Amino acid sequence: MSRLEQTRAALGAAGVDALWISHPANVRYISGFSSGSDGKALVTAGEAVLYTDARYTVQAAAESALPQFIARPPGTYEDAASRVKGLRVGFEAEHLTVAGLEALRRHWDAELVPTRGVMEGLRLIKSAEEVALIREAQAIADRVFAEVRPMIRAGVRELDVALELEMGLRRAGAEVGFDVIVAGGPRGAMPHGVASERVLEDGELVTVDFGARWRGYHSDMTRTVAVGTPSEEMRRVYRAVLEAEQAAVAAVRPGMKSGDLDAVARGILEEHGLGEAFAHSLGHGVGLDIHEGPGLRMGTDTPLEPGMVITVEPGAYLPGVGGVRIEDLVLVTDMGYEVLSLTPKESV
Ligand SMILES: CSCC[C@H](N)C(=O)N1CCC[C@H]1C(=O)O
Repeated sequence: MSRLEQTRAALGAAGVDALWISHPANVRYISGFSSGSDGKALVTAGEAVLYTDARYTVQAAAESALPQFIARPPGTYEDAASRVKGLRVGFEAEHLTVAGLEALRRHWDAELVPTRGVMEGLRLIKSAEEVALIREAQAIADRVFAEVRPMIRAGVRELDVALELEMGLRRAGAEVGFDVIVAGGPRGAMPHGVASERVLEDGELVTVDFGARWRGYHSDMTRTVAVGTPSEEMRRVYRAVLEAEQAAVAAVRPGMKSGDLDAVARGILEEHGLGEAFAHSLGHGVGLDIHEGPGLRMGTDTPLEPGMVITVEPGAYLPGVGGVRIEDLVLVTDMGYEVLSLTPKESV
């Protein structure tokens, strides 16, 4: 089934006749238009249209699989009004702004129905083409990390490490997938410790978490590396996180509940007295968004399925002391899993 056919089937399941798509990744998914943040899409039983403005006339014509209507609001809403008259139209409750909803209400003679996760549900399982793009994004990130690894040493600012990673990604033709995390010493206790002006010191662990975006698709990987010889306490934490990460990766298989995978890593960290220090969920899906389904959280029962691309990223964060996170990007396969992130994990 094409993406459009799948979307129409999902509309039926969501109890709506049409869907107004406003989340940029969803607009891109259904249309192929790469400036999804300046576009919207409407899917009804008989029509599907990409709405964007005249800055994108040429680009949209080149990229979009859907016919385009070029206008700015209110022209956009006025055109769509004729297509949705009298219909039950779903909107993306998690993405449409209040102002956006008010505009739809003003312009449309239609029943507006909040929906959640309609397009995201379709995006959970990646096609072979999507997997190839994610694989390439990760291969770029692996190459760039290998180039930059030698400069992660005492006396270098976190920001300069991040800058080198960013330049490496850009040179390779990729985009920077998200703000690069480089968190050394006590800053390692911040799971989202984006690179700062702090200078790395001897005896520290440094958490580096970054990703490429390649033709819209993300990679995501974390390595924690040592600068000199860290304390025995932090080396113990590193080994515990590595054990948890490797066990969770080895447990990936289709049919496993996402919450049970989280439990594998969490159980090991608890045995090491680090349960409280593991302050977030085990991982998430990766694709057109850096964070997408399935969420690998305690208590979630979404079964893993072949074609899902997930992160496995346990961490332990000790305020005032430091932190460790180790993350791989993993494809769920028919037989189990394939690790897409090939950067070696160092012994500490
Ligand atoms: C802002 S993107 C962060 C990417 C990172 N790999 C990541 O997903 N996480 C780091 C801490 C936990 C996890 C998260 O849930 O944000």
